[in-house]
Amino acid sequence: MLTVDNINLHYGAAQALRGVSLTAEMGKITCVLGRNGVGKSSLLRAITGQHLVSGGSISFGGSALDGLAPYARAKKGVGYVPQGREIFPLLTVQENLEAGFSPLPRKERVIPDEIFSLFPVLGTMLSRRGGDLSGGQQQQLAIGRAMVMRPKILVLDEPTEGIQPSIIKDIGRAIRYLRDSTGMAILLVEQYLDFCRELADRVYIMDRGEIVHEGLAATLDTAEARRHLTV
Ligand SMILES: Nc1ncnc2c1ncn2[C@@H]1O[C@H](COP(=O)(O)OP(=O)(O)OP(=O)(O)O)[C@@H](O)[C@H]1O
Repeated sequence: MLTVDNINLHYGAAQALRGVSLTAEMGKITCVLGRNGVGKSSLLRAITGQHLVSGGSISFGGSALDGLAPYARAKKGVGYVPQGREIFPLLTVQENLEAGFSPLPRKERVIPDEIFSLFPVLGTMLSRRGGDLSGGQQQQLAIGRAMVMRPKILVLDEPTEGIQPSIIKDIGRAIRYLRDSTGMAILLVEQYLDFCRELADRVYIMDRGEIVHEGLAATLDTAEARRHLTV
């Protein structure tokens, strides 16, 4: 289980997270909903070690992640699909997937076949450059790259952003498959309420750097959620 306990995060004098606490259980999909600028990406940056927190602590599987570099967190099983995908545009699809090898020992450096079962398009485009793929294909590639390291928790930053509905369905199916087949924890941040409600087991809502609601997705008050999602 991932446990985020009362974290604060600052950019200079500006505070982006205020006493944020949440948990993401193994074998469950946890979704953090919130509109632009409320701190969702900052939360994921804190978890993955891209930005250090200024208070509180984060642990995964009972071991503290505090102070560890992103690379060390990846080695502990934290896989990250960043906002905007961050595909290497000049590397091929194959090379982008192989970029996920870095936290793995040499003998485990193989691309799992299930990536191509989940996202067949990647198998047909292995020698194409990442930058030539559509936004949806790049999102699938970014998820595939994170899967290569066989994470124990997958952290996704707005996986539906700018993506057409048919690919959003594929991505939802893939996330559900990963939860059910591997028992990994999945934490995603989103603005897309319906996607989150259909997919998630547990939902948190963030507003202005704070968690303002938490509960089961099945009992989410959609009117209340929408109120926090509209400006
Ligand atoms: N590198 C940075 N330097 C200064 N302020 C930042 C930086 N990154 C984010 N912020 C500010 O921190 C706050 C939270 O931003 P964050 O990106 O975490 O929000 P978000 O909910 O992920 O929004 P979005 O959906 O637009 O990415 C915002 O006010 C933002 O302007």
